[in-house]
Amino acid sequence: MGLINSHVRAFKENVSSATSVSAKNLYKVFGRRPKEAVARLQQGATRAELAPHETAAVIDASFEVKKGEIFVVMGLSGSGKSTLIRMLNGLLEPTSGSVTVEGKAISGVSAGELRTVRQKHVSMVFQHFALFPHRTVLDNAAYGLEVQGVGKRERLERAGKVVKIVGLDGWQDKLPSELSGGMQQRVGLARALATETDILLMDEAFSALDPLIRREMQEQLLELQAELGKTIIFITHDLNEAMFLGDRIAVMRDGRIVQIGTPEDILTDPANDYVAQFVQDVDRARVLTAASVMEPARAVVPLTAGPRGALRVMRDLQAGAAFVLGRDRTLLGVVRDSHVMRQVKSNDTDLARIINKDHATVSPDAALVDLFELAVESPLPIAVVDEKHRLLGVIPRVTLLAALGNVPTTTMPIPVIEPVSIIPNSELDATLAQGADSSSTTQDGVLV
Ligand SMILES: Nc1ncnc2c1ncn2[C@@H]1O[C@H](COP(=O)(O)OP(=O)(O)OP(=O)(O)O)[C@@H](O)[C@H]1O
Repeated sequence: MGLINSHVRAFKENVSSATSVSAKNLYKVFGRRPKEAVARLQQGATRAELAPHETAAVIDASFEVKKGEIFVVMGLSGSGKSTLIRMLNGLLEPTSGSVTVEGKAISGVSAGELRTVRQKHVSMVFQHFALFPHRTVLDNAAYGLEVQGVGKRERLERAGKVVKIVGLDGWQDKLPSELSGGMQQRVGLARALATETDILLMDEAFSALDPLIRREMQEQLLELQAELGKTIIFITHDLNEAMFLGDRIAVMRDGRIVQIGTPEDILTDPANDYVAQFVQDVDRARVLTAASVMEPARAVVPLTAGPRGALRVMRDLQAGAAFVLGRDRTLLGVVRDSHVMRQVKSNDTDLARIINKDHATVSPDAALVDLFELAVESPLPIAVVDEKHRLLGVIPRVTLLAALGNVPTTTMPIPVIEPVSIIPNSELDATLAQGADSSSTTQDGVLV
């Protein structure tokens, strides 16, 4: 069985250290006296204390989004997500605080300057698209360019390209009414992509789609992102969606950002009870990776230890099998106790002859959801290997199950490697005692 590649986090290499969007101490208060309300909030007033005259939609939000990052803003309805995103593209002026986009301040600037920043850098994708019913897919996709004043020929050419990118090749001349909901959403995405801005703001963009189409769109967005390297700020109230898409997630509650972290941070180390409650029902299997749950491999023998060395390790660990490593910890495969026993008895010293090379291996990035089948099929823990096939760790079945419950695996005793040896100790001892002067019984590198 080969390496399982998880596409999910493959795009991470795209994230650069340069900042694309930055928000500093952002406040947005609706109501009679917004500035005074901000001063009160700064002195510790809560959102509830300002009601009913003022609504503090966003309170003291600060963060930086890196170029090429997918930054998800997640929270329940009314937590302030839409207000926040609207301040990021200048649709709403902050009551206090500042926003910069690609290094340019967008608060307190003229309408003209703001329009330029928006046209050059930021596109929005909404939940419901205002697609023009009497225009074709191609014309709808070209609309953003039309607004920018791009000539007809160029805009149709650029729109044609993105229509293909979003998977609507062959549908250019159809009307929106001839398209399914998912396809209409793709037209909206094409419209945003056609403008070739670096930043996409997506507000509940997939929330109206049915679950299967929604997942398809999420996957496509990741692929697009990997290909085009856009910076994406994605709003959702769905934690699974946030976890699937986000490089980092900002969790909002009652106008405040209560935690910013990677999906794994949020899942394994929620900042408070609110976040913990949110993550309780998340599909952990899609978020956690092999690297985050693997354990040190115990039943490990270097090839040079030979059959006797292997048998010794298996006896000491009561293991029915062991991983065999070549130079630089390269995983060569697995040996079973009965085969090793036979070799020792027949004085065959070449362990390589009985190595089974078909053992399941995965990359450290593999999502746990991809490991179930392997875990069921494999009698041994799954081996986690790097790109040079070096053994990094193992995932026993119990660990996999524990990781999916809320059980901290680290406080559990390390499970005995499976399968447990069924050869009686006395027989192992007797076999090892025969010709015990053999030099191949080294235990170097046996335990890691
Ligand atoms: N123009 C406005 N005038 C007054 N109050 C507003 C305005 N816009 C938003 N609010 C209030 O600000 C708070 C945050 O709203 P916002 O729409 O940003 O939340 P949200 O997290 O995006 O919720 P949803 O997912 O329901 O859109 C809510 O209490 C909302 O009623």
